[in-house]
Amino acid sequence: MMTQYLALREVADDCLLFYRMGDFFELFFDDAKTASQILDIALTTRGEHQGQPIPMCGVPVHAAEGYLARLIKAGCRVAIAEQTETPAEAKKRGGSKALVARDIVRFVTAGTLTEESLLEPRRANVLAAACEVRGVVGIASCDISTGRMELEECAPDRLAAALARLGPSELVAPDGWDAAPDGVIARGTHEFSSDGGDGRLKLIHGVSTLDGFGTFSRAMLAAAGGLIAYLDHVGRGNLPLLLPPEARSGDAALAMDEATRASLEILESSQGGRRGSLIDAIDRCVTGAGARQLADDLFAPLTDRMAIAERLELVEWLHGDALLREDLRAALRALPDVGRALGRVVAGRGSPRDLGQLRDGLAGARTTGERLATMDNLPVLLERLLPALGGHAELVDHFARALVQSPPTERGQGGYIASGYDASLDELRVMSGNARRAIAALEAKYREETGVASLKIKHNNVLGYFIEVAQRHADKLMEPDSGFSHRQTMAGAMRFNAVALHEEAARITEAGGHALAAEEGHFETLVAEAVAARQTIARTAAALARIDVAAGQAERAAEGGWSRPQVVEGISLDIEGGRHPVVESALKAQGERFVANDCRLASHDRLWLIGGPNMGGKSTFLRQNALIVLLAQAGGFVPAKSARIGMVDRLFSRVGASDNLARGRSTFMVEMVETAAILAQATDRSFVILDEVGRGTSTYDGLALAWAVAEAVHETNRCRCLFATHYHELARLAETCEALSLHHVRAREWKGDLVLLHELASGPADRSYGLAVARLAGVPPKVISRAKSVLEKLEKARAETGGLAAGLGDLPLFAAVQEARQAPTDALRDKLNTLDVDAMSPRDALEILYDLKREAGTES
Ligand SMILES: Nc1ncnc2c1ncn2[C@@H]1O[C@H](COP(=O)(O)OP(=O)(O)OP(=O)(O)O)[C@@H](O)[C@H]1O
Repeated sequence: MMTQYLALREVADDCLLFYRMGDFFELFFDDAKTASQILDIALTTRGEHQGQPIPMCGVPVHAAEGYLARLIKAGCRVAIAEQTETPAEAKKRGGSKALVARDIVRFVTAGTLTEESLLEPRRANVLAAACEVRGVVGIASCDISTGRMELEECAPDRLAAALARLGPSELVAPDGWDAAPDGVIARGTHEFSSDGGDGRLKLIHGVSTLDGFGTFSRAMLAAAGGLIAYLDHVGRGNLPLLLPPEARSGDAALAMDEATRASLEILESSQGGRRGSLIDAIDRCVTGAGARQLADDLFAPLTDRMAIAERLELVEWLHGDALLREDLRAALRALPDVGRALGRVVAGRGSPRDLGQLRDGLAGARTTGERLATMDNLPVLLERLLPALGGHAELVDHFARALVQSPPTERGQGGYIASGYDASLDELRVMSGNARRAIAALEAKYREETGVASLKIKHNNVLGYFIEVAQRHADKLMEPDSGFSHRQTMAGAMRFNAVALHEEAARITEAGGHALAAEEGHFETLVAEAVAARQTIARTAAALARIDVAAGQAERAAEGGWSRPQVVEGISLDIEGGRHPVVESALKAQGERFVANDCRLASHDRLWLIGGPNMGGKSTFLRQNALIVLLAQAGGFVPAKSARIGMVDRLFSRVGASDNLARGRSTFMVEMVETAAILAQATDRSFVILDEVGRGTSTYDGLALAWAVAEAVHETNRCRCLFATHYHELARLAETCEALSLHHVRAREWKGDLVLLHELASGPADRSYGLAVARLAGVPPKVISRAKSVLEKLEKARAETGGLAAGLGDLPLFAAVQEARQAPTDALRDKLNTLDVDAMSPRDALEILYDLKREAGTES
């Protein structure tokens, strides 16, 4: 057995090996140690290997899914080795001592799950592959639980942002690729070939060219090759559902890097988890597929005005008709997750229940589509989606006839094919039913014959059917001509067989076996039918999800009094009465009111510098405007009275000195790396929010950096920007930067207490109220009064010297400095650069040095 185990262990590579032994999956050696620790199960030993006891632990097969889920969550991958023959077959093959053959039938990995219990219903599960071909990075991604596949390419420095959008559970990349992100699964370089990828895709989709699906570059195809090869490997040659690939162009989506996504807390809050995130505050989808689509939309808002307008039109249509919306959502809520059921069926892991879900989901989709089609003034997007909701009449009808109302998840016991569907199956069932009735009749007959009223016919897995009487009544049955044969003596009872009983029992087993085989045959046919229709079924699932998203957005908008934004060309940003959806919900839960604020940026006033006290609402204001842009371009209503948004190409959000210690960078370093990225990438169509940049270092350094960054954003990037800061000194930038204006969040001190109004007003902040906030926070009065006297001294010194920014009065303009830096004429430098020092004799060198010195003299 050890030889077989070790051979499989070799194939399992770096995965934990689940080795099937009867009703258990056993783990040995280090696997056992790792798994027992993660799963908190007993670690024992079994036998010896090289003189040492072998560590072992095991999980029961019937409960394996739960254990797998925990292992996957803990970052493990698992290889499942099943018995590929029965013990009887093994005996027939190799005698009584033959070992049952086993093989790895599947790898269970985070990115390749399809089981309902292992997946989160409201979240897509993405597997991605990336590789580089001649300086271009190709990325292939898929969600095998629904079959969606996308190919894209980007410059190497945009890989991190692209992956941040996808958020893959697993990423595969060629072995030895220097630029591969951390934590990738390395695979053979030969798997990432564009020809290979092209060939595999054509084969999977049965086409001779991929042109019908889109245009795919070499890098995209190479990544697709790597992705498919990995799927092949983990499924042991059994490929999951893959729909035709879609090409995603980098410009089609509003670009956001990882730091921006994290800081805007789009899908996860900064504490981790969905609670407190944007999606948590706005998701009103009633289906898992809808919630997954919404997450996708929020992670990749659009930059195509027509497409945004189409989504908005549908939301508005549903917003305007509350009754229709309610009906529609009730209908959608009742539907099963068609996409994921299809994923399991195509992956060969489908159950009768999944087929039932396809039947019910597709039938529901058709009814919903028919209902919507009768309405007037259908939005364009809905008109386009409606045909996808129907078109499965034949399949639904067939499945409805073939399957019982609620098919089971297990098919071992049968009973999922409806009666009336197959006459011969019905007959088999009647036969086994008759035999069961015959057995009941036999019991009555035997009671009468023996006069033992308590005689019973029972069944167990070892004996099959048998007759049981109490010990004291057994004598009659033990008589030689009684017609009963003794089988077993129990404490207080005896068990017997009889010829007639044996015959009826054989009839039940035979009919039952044939019935099971017949059901199995029908199951295969139904699965094949669903697999053949996979593309249209997936389209139905996608259409349902899109409608659910729109209805959910409309519902959220109605709940919160949100409005339809206008997304226009140009670089204005005009938000009236904007609110932060997450903060507003949190305040509402405490019975408090959120104060709405306006934001009006335009080409002549594109950089707002925002000051004011701590806790005054600066960060909230910054983020709410970024979120409103994001929501609008994702095609949803926004929490504002009105919003007119000049389309944003890139969105950046930075918070000063946020912690990212996991990456081994200091907080200030992170802040600067992120700021550098903005300065390098923001265009005049971008929108940037900078929250207290520079606060992570000393006052002078911080002020200097904040000053220079604000100037660069104003002069070079020329993007729309909200810049929150505590440095009053920055206000002086308004004197030189014509498109920069000053704003502050209002506060008042009333009877010694600080009152934060959370209201934005124009003009510089008068003071920072830091001590008042500290008092609010409960800093002891003694410390506050000490701080007060220190502050008085500092302020006096500032008044005398002109303060931190005293020397900045004669600072040349940023633009002027830039020009001076670029001054090209430096003859001496040019000359020095042309010298080949190695080829010079000492004498020549001296000569040239004299020349240079002379020249320098004339220049000065
Ligand atoms: N517009 C608003 N209406 C009502 N309450 C608000 C508003 N904005 C912010 N708040 C409340 O004030 C708290 C602090 O807001 P925020 O973090 O935005 O302040 P800040 O000015 O950025 O503070 P700091 O300078 O300390 O970072 C929020 O958690 C929220 O409870």
